[in-house]
Amino acid sequence: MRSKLDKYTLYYVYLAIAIFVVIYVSTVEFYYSGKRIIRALRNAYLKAILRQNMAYFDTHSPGEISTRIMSDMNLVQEGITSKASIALTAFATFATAFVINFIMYWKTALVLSPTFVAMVVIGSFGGAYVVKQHKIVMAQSSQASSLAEEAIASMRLVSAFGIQEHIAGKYSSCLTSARRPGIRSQNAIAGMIACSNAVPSLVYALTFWASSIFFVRGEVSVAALTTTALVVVIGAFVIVRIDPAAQALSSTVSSAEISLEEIARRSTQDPFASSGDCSATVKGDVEFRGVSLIYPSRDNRIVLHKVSFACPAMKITAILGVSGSGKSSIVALIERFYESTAGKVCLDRKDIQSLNLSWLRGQMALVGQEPRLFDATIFENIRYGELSRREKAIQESPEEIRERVISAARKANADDFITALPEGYQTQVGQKGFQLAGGQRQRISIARALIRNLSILLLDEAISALDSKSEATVQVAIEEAARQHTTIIIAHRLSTIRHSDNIIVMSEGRVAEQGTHDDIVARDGHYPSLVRAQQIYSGSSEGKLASSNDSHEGIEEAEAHSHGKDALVQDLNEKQPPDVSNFEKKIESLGLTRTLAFNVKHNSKEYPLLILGLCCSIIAGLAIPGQSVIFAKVLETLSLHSLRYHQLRNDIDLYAGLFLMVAGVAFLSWLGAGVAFAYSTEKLSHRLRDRCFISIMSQDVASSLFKPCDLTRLLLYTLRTRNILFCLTQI
Ligand SMILES: Nc1ncnc2c1ncn2[C@@H]1O[C@H](COP(=O)(O)OP(=O)(O)OP(=O)(O)O)[C@@H](O)[C@H]1O
Repeated sequence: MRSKLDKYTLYYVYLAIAIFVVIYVSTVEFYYSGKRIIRALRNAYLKAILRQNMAYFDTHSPGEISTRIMSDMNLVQEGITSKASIALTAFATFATAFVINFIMYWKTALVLSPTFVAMVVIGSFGGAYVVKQHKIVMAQSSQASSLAEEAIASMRLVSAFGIQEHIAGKYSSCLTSARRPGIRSQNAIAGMIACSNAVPSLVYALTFWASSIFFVRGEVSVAALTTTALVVVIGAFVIVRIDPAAQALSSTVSSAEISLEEIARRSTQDPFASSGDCSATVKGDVEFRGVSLIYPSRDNRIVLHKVSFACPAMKITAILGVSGSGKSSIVALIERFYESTAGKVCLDRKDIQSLNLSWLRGQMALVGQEPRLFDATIFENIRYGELSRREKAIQESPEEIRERVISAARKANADDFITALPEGYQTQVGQKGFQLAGGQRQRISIARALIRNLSILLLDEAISALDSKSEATVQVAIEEAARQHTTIIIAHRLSTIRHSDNIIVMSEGRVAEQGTHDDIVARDGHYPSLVRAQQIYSGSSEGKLASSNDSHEGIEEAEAHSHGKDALVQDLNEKQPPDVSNFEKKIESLGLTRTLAFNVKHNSKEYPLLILGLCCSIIAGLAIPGQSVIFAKVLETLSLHSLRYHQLRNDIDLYAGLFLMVAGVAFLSWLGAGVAFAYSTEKLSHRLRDRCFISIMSQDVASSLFKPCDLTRLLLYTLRTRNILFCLTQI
């Protein structure tokens, strides 16, 4: 007996080693493959998004794209790293249990089969329900996150309009809509956990009751009987894990499918495509030949009607017209952001459709209506203008690069204000450049355009935010640049327009007039009325500048305004931004006890529920040792002599009844703990996110020095409280 026991003990050791090795290998493999696949998927997805045409971005919000990159890809990663291995392991366990059960004794296996069926049904329906509710929670939460992200990114606007309360209310109502399905899914999970914890006792009751009958008849041994009981318990237990894992895997597949569809989506304007002509040296003649445009996102409206005009090379062409007349649409067509629905846009008499897109865009620089800067230094922002072409081609010394950046800044009249900043060209401009004044942002974006070795300069109301003095200087820079480039400028200011060689007046998507300033003034059409409106709109300083350039009154007024802005920026720069990293450290260093105390404090309204949950947890914990005691008693009874089989049957019936009772208690206590904790967890999570958001909304404007992503991360921190309480349930 000793030697046999030794042998089997050794088998256990071998088994333990084998289990350790295979689980280690499978976890590591799945983990690394998951990470690698997700990295590749994220890269491919971002690249696919970057190659889409503008029409795509008209119908897909940035929030949607970032949610896909973050949440959906996380789901895919989780599916690959953990759910796939869980589902496979659980399926293998279940199949083995089923086979062993039939090998041991088929009659007992048949009696126990309904347990498997019941668990499969509970697992599949419960799992499907959980996934369904979870999807609703995800949709509502991502709506709340987009709202939070948008509000935090536009803190100045929110503060200026005083709509913090309104936004906080909207955020809270999104969270409330997410709470109900959240509680429903947690309750369903609690039900499934309760079932899986009641199953072992139920199976023991059924196995021992049925097997004792076959045992008394001498059809089955004690060993086969206990093996069957243990195997069925293990098999029934894992079924509950297969279904949620399989459901998660199917969500993984569907998330991956959506991402793969986007990756496979071919763009008509793919900047990464190598097709198209790109050999020509560019002179810079731009011509519109009967061009019409309908935006894909609003296909019931013709924005441009058979527009024809020419912008001669090395000359300044000004486009003007009332708002909505189609000026920016013309620029969008030259950049090939959209495709014309009829007619041709030509560069040096070649249809731009036949040219390589990235090369074509490389010939131009665009300064848009809203000067957008990247969250980097001024130096890096100006350098972005030439990165697409130079980085690949030429290796230059830092001094050469620096000289070019400074020269571009000088051309855009930006060098003076940059060097006056404490950190000069190394000044961080903040999110979207908000740490600079509007005019300063515009000058930097002009410098970013001028640093390019370009043929066509597109200015879409690019100098509208400049004060009169800066505008006059930038105007000189543009005129100089125009000698080397074709310049197309959309402007409202007369002072900008009157220096142009060619003027195109747009009206309701059509070219109303074109010619030089003097030509079209003489025609007495749209232009003079626009000029008059312009003079009224611009006020005295602009009018004076237009008629006599040496008036200083308006310039001084504008300068004072500009200095005021600069002083504010200086002020903001001097204020040390709140140290987010410290704040994060503070959160991290709260420690388990203080975090728990914090959670308990914020959960005070749910004390009765929490106490109920705790009591249920303790009772649930007692069930397992109770089960073991009865199990030992059963084994003792099974060793009774054949003469006392009558007593054996009676005792086994009693123990089967006790097992049934334990199953009932386990089910109720696990359910009670799960539901109580689910409810209070959701409440706590909602309350914390709400409070965190309100406190962010009530910060002063200087808080916008926090990066929005840091603030949204703070909101995510509050989500972790959910996990803490979930862990509590497990403890
Ligand atoms: N991406 C778009 N999708 C759908 N319609 C658009 C889009 N962009 C512009 N439009 C519409 O096209 C028309 C012309 O717009 P566009 O921006 O070219 O006018 P604009 O003359 O430049 O105006 P503003 O001077 O105010 O900038 C407008 O009616 C506008 O609503």
